[in-house]
Amino acid sequence: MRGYVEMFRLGKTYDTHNGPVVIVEEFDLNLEKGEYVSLLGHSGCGKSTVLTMVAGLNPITTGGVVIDGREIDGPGPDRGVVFQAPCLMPWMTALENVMLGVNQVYLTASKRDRRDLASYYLNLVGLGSSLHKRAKDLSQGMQQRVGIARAFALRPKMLLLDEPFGMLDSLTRMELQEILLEILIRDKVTTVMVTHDVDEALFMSDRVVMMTNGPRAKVGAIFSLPFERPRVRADVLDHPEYYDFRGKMIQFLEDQDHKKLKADAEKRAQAQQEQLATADAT
Ligand SMILES: Nc1ncnc2c1ncn2[C@@H]1O[C@H](COP(=O)(O)OP(=O)(O)OP(=O)(O)O)[C@@H](O)[C@H]1O
Repeated sequence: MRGYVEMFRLGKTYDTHNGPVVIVEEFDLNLEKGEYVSLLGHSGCGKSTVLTMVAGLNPITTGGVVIDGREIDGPGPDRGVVFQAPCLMPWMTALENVMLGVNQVYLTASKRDRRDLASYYLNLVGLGSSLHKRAKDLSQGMQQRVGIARAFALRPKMLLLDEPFGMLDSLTRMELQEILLEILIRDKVTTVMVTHDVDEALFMSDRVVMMTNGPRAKVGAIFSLPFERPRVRADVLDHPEYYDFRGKMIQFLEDQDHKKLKADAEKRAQAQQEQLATADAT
């Protein structure tokens, strides 16, 4: 199957003090245009590694990523990235922070049009009355709103989210999840989100991709969710299959835990045997 976004045999090897370590291997995933896919897996399995490779911020070791028919070879304005903390210029206003990216991408647009575009997305994320506040004077939730507006204002084909709501209180998190979904659906942006939160993945996604534990992490299971769009939180939670999917995802994570414990115990036993054999030989 080919998709709007194709990740084919994607792999990443990091050089470490103990030699090269294969973190992600043969990671295959295709997304349709406008689809929202979450990556879920244990801490350290390689979710951010996959996301940053697709963003072009992390060199790909094997395989590749094709977006709308073009293989990527670095970062580009076709992909907006939102991390857990938005990294704003603290002395600049919300508007100036969004304008930074807009000015670089819309070189031929008039200053007024660029300003209108930045203001438009800041309004959508609820910052219409804080355009001229300095980033350092904004709350964490407001800063994250600026980060989201900054990504959308570049009108990307694809949005890459790395635990975008991880540092927010639960009320702000729910509000921003809903705002984000509204803009995404309207702009038909294809999205990959890394999260640790099963309920967040269930509420936001069309499909949830479960990653196996690393090293050599890959796609372990894919759940296609039946919840309608636009999403209404209460309806999603009331859906007869909600807890069934939730249970399957948690079961997958627990199975990965057990496999890891077993593999760790086998490694320890092997190391002990090797030590004994060395002791016997001397
Ligand atoms: N630059 C690097 N050099 C060496 N090892 C790295 C590097 N970046 C990440 N790693 C290792 O790769 C593995 C995967 O890291 P990654 O951040 O992709 O995992 P993750 O699933 O996103 O984790 P978390 O859920 O905790 O954010 C980890 O063991 C990490 O220590």
